[in-house]
Amino acid sequence: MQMQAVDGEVHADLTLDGRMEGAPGLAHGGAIAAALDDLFGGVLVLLETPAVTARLNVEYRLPVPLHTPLHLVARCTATEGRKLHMAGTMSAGEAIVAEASAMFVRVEIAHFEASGVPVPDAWRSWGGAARG
Ligand SMILES: CCCCCCCCCCCCCC(=O)SCCNC(=O)CCNC(=O)[C@H](O)C(C)(C)COP(=O)(O)OP(=O)(O)OC[C@H]1O[C@@H](n2cnc3c(N)ncnc32)[C@H](O)[C@@H]1OP(=O)(O)O
Repeated sequence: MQMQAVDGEVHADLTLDGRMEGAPGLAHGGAIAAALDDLFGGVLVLLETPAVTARLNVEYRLPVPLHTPLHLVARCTATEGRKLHMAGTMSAGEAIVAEASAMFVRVEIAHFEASGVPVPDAWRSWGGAARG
């Protein structure tokens, strides 16, 4: 998913296809949640801090049709020590089809390195859990 930073928010355009189908012709709720969670990951890039999703809440307001352009927006609404509070929306035209809030927790780079797969070099210059 291509993301753009706009005034402290992260924006993305997305069209879901048959691979993300739940009920016939409609997007699976898990795909909607994954897209919003991924967008919150983009907010971490703006904040230049590694963190992981600790809690994700999605309000599904309207069925989300496949093959229809969707617009997503996310931002960090508050920080509280290691906790980052996020909020985001997914819209189809003028209608908000889903809203999400999440709590991320800042972690050290070692959290990701534990998988054994190298992390991008850029991440190393960023703050970790110790950052206020
Ligand atoms: C390109 C650049 C990207 C840069 C970004 C890099 C990231 C990219 C990746 C993008 C990823 C994209 C997204 C993904 O896919 S992230 C993948 C999905 N998420 C995970 O795998 C996370 C798994 N969980 C953990 O690793 C640990 O549980 C974490 C690290 C979250 C906390 O374990 P840790 O031992 O470190 O800390 P702590 O337990 O002392 O908790 C600390 C504080 O947080 C509070 N708390 C914790 N959990 C919850 C909860 N569920 N509800 C409410 N509160 C919770 C807790 O009470 C405490 O608060 P307080 O007592 O201090 O007040």
